[in-house]
Amino acid sequence: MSAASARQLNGSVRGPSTARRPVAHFDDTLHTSLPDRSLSAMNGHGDHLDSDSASSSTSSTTTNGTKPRRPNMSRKASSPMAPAFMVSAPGKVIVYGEHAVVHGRAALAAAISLRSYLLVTTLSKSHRTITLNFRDLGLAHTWNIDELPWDIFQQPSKKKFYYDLVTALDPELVAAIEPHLEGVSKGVPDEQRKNHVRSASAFLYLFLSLGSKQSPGAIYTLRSNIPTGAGLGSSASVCVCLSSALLLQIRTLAGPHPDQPPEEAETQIERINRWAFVGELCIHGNPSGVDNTVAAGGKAVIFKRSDYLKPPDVTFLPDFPELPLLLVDTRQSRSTSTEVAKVGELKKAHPIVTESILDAIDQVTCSAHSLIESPNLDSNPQSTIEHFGTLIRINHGFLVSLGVSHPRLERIRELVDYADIGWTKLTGAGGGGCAITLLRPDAKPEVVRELESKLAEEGFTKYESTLGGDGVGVLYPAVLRNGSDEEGGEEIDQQKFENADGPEGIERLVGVGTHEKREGWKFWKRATQ
Ligand SMILES: Nc1ncnc2c1ncn2[C@@H]1O[C@H](COP(=O)(O)OP(=O)(O)O)[C@@H](O)[C@H]1O
Ligand SMILES: C[C@@](O)(CCOP(=O)(O)O)CC(=O)O
Repeated sequence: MSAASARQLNGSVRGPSTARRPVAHFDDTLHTSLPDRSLSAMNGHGDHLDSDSASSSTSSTTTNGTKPRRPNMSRKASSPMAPAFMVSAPGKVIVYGEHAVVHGRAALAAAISLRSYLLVTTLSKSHRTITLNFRDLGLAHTWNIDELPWDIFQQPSKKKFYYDLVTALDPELVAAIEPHLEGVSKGVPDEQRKNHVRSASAFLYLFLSLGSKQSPGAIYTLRSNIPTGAGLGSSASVCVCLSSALLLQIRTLAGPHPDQPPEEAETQIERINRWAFVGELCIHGNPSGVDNTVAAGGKAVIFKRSDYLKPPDVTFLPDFPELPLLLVDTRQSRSTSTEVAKVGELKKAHPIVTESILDAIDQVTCSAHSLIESPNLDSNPQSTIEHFGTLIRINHGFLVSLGVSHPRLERIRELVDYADIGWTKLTGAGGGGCAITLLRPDAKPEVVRELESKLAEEGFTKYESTLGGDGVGVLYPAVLRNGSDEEGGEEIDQQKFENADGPEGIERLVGVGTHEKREGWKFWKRATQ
């Protein structure tokens, strides 16, 4: 299907937009592995935050109304040698194959233009603290680096390196972290605190695996435009941000830069992806790895992990068609780990039936994959959409059978079916979260508008997004090259980032999902892109 043959509607998720290409060079070259060294030796864009801006996160109030610990601000807190930098990673939609992918079957997923952004402010040598400042959750917590359980993480039998493939969490390492999570968001309501602790555990596990006792103090400030726990891969996007930031800090990533050989870029993406998977293990328990793969590499993929001890099979889909999708959020919260566990239980109770459903979902994904690879993809857009749509309907039916739908998801499907304008399925883990609707090419715009207003009346939220965008990106230093050479660019400091007003404000300030020319941001480009 050509771009022109796929209708684009307001409020829909669209296919790959003309990709932004970084213009300015990122003059960083391949770093050797120096896990003990701080960013301070990196290329000397010597910008620095003043102590107020560096402290603004730690002076913020947590959701329980308590003030987090403030680092000593009598001296300049940020490191004059290590500039603040940002990383960003997208969310994703699973078009076919969620849940089945956890059990070794194929899934088709694509990056969306909603993204997370992480600002890393490295502190000066005298500040021996790391602060997690996760604004969307209201999580602000500071640890003293010297008090963390380095001894056990550095034991030769436990020590992992940035290039290692880690496929399971080490229970002793998990236990060593636990006491350091006890103080996180104390007094915050239980459900909310669980989210905080999940994110904090992912951060600590990665920080302790990749860093060292000599790691510099830093503030990690995260803001995301991806709704949390809505099936759009928010956790994977956060984990890719954390993994890439920590790998950059220990100087184990080359680039990204425009002249980078694709194979080298691929290695960097894989490195980030592997550690993001470890973060996902902390948050989810049993992730397939599809979300972090898409968040790291972007675009669209067919993903399959038959053996959890080996890397997954990932097929990139450069010809992923421009599908006119409507993305609607039930606003019914749920957690991926609960929904994944439900399917695990069903498999135990009804192994033969459940395996057959999972196999059938695999066939749905394979059918979509064959269609995408078919030379006739463009020849009859109407029947191509019908084919994709039928697969969406079938896939949703199987997910209902697995017990991971929700009355609110069924309500969306009912409203779309009444309007007769397309095919709907839940996306992601289900149990709430989002649904995608593939719109019929002949859907009348007024009927779509009427449906959208009905959805809004019933409390559903529609997201605007495009499909198939870039994966992880870096803004190093955190300066947008939007000025002339003499003026330099706009520096993104802690305060500006924290004060950006909602998703629109973040997009306006640093967004790379929808802005076509956002100079300064760089992306690793896969060999196949
Ligand atoms: N903006 C965010 N900031 C920090 N952590 C986040 C954010 N969004 C998601 N998370 C983490 O991811 C978890 C939700 O993950 P999950 O249930 O897999 O939902 P999703 O389908 O969105 O990935 C949260 O409990 C939290 O730990
Ligand atoms: C259900 C599953 O297939 C997708 C979950 O996606 P999300 O976390 O709801 O965005 C789980 C996984 O692949 O790890």
